Amino acid sequence: TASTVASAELNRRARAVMPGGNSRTAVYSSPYPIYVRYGHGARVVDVDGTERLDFLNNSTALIHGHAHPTIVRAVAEAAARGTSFGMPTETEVAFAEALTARNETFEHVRFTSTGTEAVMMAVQAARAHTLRPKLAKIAGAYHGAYDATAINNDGSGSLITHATLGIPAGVSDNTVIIPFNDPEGALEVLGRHAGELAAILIDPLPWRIGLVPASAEYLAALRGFCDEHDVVLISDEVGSFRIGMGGAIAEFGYAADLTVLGKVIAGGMPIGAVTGRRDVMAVFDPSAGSPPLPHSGSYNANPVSMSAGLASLALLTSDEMDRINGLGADVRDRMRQILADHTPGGWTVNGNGSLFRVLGPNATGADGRPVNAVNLLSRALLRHGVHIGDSGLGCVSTAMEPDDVDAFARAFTAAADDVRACLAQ
Ligand SMILES: Cc1ncc(COP(=O)(O)O)c(/C=N\OC[C@@H]2NC(=O)[C@H](CON)NC2=O)c1O
Repeated sequence: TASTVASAELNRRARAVMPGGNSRTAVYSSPYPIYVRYGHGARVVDVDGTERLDFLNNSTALIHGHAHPTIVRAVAEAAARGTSFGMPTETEVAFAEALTARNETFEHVRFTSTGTEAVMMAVQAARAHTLRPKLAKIAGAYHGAYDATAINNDGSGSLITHATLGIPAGVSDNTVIIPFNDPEGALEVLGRHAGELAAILIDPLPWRIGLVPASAEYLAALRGFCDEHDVVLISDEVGSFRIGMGGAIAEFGYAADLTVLGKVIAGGMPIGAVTGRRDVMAVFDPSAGSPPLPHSGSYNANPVSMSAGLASLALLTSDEMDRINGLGADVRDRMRQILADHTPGGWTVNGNGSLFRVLGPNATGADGRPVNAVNLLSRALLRHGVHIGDSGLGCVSTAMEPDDVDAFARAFTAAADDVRACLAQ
C-alpha cells in the first residue's frame, strides 16, 4: 500500500486551522484525505508521489481531465490580461452566445460563480416572476448549499421534511417535497400547494438518489402541472448537462423553463449559470431602472472563468460527447460484469452518458459488523491506483482512451476481490 505520510502531516496542519481540516464536506475522508500535488490528463499525483487514474474528476466537473492544454492556455492568457474587472468583457458575451446556442430554451443566460448560487438565483427568479412563495423539490435530491433546497437532500427519499440543522421553519415551510419517478404521488402533493408554488426544481438525473434518470411519465406529469398552474419548471443540470449536447432534460425529450448549469461548462474553473425563458429571466434586467431582482457577485462572469468556459464548450463537440458516452457505457458494463463475477452480489451500477454511480449492498464485515460496501470499494480502488467518489460516483473524461478503461477494469477487479475478502462469507 502506497505511503500517505505526507497527506497525514498536511491534515495535521489543516486540523489546526480548519474545522476537521476541511473546507468541503464531500472531500472529507477519515482518518484523513489524500492530498493532491498535481493532475495531468486522466491522472492525479498525490503529495507522497503516488499516481492514480482519476475517474472522479472533482465530482465530474473536469470533463476534459486535469490541466488540458487548451484550457490552461485560455486561463493563463485571460489571467495575464487581468483576472476580474468592475466592467464587463467581450469573453462574457462570447461565452453567453456559445452557451445559449446549445439549447433553444436557453433564451437568456446569467452567470454566477457556483452551481449553488445559480440554483439560488433560479429559485429567486421564479418567486419574483410568479410572486408565489413555495418551491417543490424531489425527495433526496441534492442542489448545493442554498438553504431553501438543503431539505431532504440526503438521498433518503423520505417525504418527511428533514432540513439541514438550523434552517428555520420560515424557510423549510416553503419547500415542498415530492417523490421521484412517481407521477401520481408527485401530482397529489403538488395539487395541495398549486396556488402557492413558484417553481418545481428537479435534477433529471439525481446523484444522491442513485443517478437514475427521471422517467418520461414523470417529466410529462411535472411539465403538464407547470403549464396548467403557471409554475416555473427548473432543471438543475449542474451535474447532468454533460449527457447530451443540449443537456439532460432535452435528451429525455422535455423542456424546462429555467436550467441551472455549472461544473463542466467551464471545465474546471468556478462557474454557475441560470438560463431559460426570456420573460422569466427579465426579472434580472436592470435596463428599465432598478431590476425587479437585483443580483450581483464579485466574480460573476469573470473573464478567467468565461475563457475556460469558451474552451471547454469548444472541446465538447458532438463527436467527443459520443466518444465519452460510449466509454461511459463500456465502463458501466465492465463494472457490472466484474461485480457479478467477483462479489456475492447486491450491487447496482447506474448512470447515463459518461457518468456512473456504483451502489452496493448493506453488507456485514468479517467481524460481523455492518459495513458500507461502496466505501470499502472506493478505498480498495485507491490502493489499486484509481480514484472514484466514496459514494460510488464517477465519470469518464475526454482525456481518456479505451486503455484507461482497461486499466480501470483491472483495478476494479482487484478492488472487488479485496471487498469480497472483507465481507462475511
Ligand atoms: C445537482 C447539483 N446542483 C447543484 C450543485 C452545487 O454546485 P456547486 O455549488 O458548484 O458545487 C451540485 C454540486 N455538486 O454535486 C456534487 C455531487 N453531488 C452529490 O450529491 C454528491 C455529494 O454527496 N456526497 N456527490 C457529488 O459529488 C449538484 O450536483
